[in-house]
Amino acid sequence: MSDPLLEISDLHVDFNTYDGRSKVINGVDLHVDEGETVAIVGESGCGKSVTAETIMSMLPQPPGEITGGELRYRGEELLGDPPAHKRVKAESMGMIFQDPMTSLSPVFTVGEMMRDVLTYNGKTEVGWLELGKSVLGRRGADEKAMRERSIELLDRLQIPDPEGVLDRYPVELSGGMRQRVLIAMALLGEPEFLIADEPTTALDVTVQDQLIELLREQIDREGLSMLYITHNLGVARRIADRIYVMYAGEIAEVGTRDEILDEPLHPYSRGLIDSIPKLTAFQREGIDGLLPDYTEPPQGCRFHPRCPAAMDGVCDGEKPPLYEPADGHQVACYLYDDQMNAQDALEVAQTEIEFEGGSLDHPEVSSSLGDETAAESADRTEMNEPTSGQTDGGNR
Ligand SMILES: Nc1ncnc2c1ncn2[C@@H]1O[C@H](COP(=O)(O)OP(=O)(O)OP(=O)(O)O)[C@@H](O)[C@H]1O
Ligand code: NI
Repeated sequence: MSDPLLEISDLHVDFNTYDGRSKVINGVDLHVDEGETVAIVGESGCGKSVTAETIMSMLPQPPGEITGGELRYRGEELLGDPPAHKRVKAESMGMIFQDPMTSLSPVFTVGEMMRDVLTYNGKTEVGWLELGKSVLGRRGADEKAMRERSIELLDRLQIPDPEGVLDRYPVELSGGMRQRVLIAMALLGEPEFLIADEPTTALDVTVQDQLIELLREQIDREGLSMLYITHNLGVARRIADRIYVMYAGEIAEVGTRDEILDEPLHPYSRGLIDSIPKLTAFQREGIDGLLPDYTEPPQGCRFHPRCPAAMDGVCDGEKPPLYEPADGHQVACYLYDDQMNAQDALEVAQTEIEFEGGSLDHPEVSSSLGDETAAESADRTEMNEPTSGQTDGGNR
């Protein structure tokens, strides 16, 4: 196996809060191989964004504090070397904040923002625009090249009238168009690794589908690697090669998309998947309870207080190790052991883990698994996507 592009090992992140020291990220291991798209899935508050912020060198410190672990990019350790981290981020990483209203400035036009990205994206080597070296005396030429590059990207993201859009302010665009602009901006710096962090607010299904489709196309076209953060397993199913299921700052399970969705082993993964409403059945099972208090997390497996298969004296002892019943399919749960193969493990999962039709406390994980077709949700799109600008017409 080749070395991963990005590798996190045994990451620990604490926060100092008024209530005490909050031990949020507790020994996370994660990697993204070259050309791979990996999703992190978990309910609100489980530590997805903190993980993303750590990777992007954007963790607010204080109150955050990285108390252990490593982050390697192409083998280079970055957590202990902030300048290297900043350089790698500028040269190789792109971020899509999927909350356009907070991440796009209201006072600049799309064109101005894209130009800023191109001017300040921190490439240390002279790129296709010979940025940085040649601003003096060549401003006009650079402006033109930047504008052309921006238009090309907006066009690739199927934004109608890209030239017109450059002169617009974010508020003049619909939600879907703003999202596309954000993706275009993330691609401007020619990253090789993208990280996308979805907000918990549900986006309209059709708009979301289109964005995922577009993102997928760009990823494939450029051969990019991506870490996609979502609370929605349906979205993960559409975009990810592999899925990490995160619970309370720990990785509960990791496997290929199909392993996680079709043969989940961890009780939490099974609960998440059960809690997704099926279109044909209104009755749903779910996971009772809430995420633990990070200032006093449960001993042992952090999920054990909510787990229907918890074993007294076992799960409340030591943190469970990662068992690997199939190559690359790992699960942090004492129901399994090193002797089990994939078949045995699945049998255990099916016989030992039974959720009693409990309620689902986290509505955001209940989004569609993706069974709903675009047509079925088209009516809602009309109502939900604001279209205050004129630039949103005609391309659907
Ligand atoms: N700036 C901060 N100060 C204090 N605690 C924080 C801070 N940021 C995050 N946390 C703690 O870390 C936990 C995980 O937060 P994080 O934003 O990573 O969750 P998430 O999985 O991204 O959730 P969501 O799906 O809602 O975005 C929070 O519940 C909170 O306790
Ligand atoms: Ni988040």
